Amino acid sequence: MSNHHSPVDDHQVRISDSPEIPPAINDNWQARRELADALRRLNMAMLTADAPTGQLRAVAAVVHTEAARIEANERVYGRKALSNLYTSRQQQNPDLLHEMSPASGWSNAVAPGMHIWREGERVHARVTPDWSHEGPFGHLHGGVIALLFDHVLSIGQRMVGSIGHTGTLTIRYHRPTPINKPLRMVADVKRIEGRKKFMAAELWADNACTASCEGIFIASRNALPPASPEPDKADT
Ligand SMILES: CCCCCCCC(=O)SCCNC(=O)CCNC(=O)[C@H](O)C(C)(C)COP(=O)(O)OP(=O)(O)OC[C@H]1O[C@@H](n2cnc3c(N)ncnc32)[C@H](O)[C@@H]1OP(=O)(O)O
Repeated sequence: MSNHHSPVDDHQVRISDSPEIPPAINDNWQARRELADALRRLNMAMLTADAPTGQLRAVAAVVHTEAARIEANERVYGRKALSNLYTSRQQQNPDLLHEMSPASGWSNAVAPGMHIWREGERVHARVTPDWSHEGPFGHLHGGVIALLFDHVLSIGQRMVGSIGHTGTLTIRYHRPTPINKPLRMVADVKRIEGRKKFMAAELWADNACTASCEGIFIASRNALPPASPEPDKADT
């Protein structure tokens, strides 16, 4: 059972220093990314196509059959268990958070496929939400915006130590955020007080800041000490 004093960070989370998504660590994870892309495409097709009922039911049956094929393999639930499995097999661990996160996971079909990287003392992110993330007509759902902020700020904590739990997020929605176009995010650490990191981020579409966020993140009592000079390399 988890307790809230254990770190949320699995110590393998790194912040990329490149605006380009890194290649998958092996062919298996490349195939997972490809399947996630296919699932996103299927979802988009269903949400946007005026498809006949029979066709929808036929595709559902095929998808259930294919899901059962994959389910027949050994099941491993959660990043921690998967990481332990790879370690026990002496296999290389992918960056599981960036592959599996519901906000940014390249191999998670429900994630909008965000990329986060560091430049100096800031983290940047790029994401293109689509019709599956619609809130107000033609615009991004406010809860999805909260998810994106939470994740970018969470990862941004890595610049100054380990990743703590989100304590409080305060979001101001300045104007509707478009979908189906690349959005940019930028985040930084404003200050650290004891176990608390005060973070801030903005969401931009074209030249407009559509939302901004302040977050307070609470490091666990047994967290790594903050302000490691190279936090993304120190734990390897
Ligand atoms: C690997 C990365 C994965 C990505 C993760 C993405 C981020 C997430 O989604 S995390 C999930 C969402 N968040 C949660 O579920 C957190 C649930 N809450 C908790 O577990 C606890 O309340 C927790 C950990 C935040 C704080 O508990 P605890 O460590 O006991 O804090 P506590 O000792 O009471 O307080 C420490 C300090 O933080 C402050 N604080 C506590 N809770 C909060 C809060 N919610 N907001 C702001 N400040 C807070 C206290 O006032 C105190 O400040 P000070 O030192 O100045 O007196």
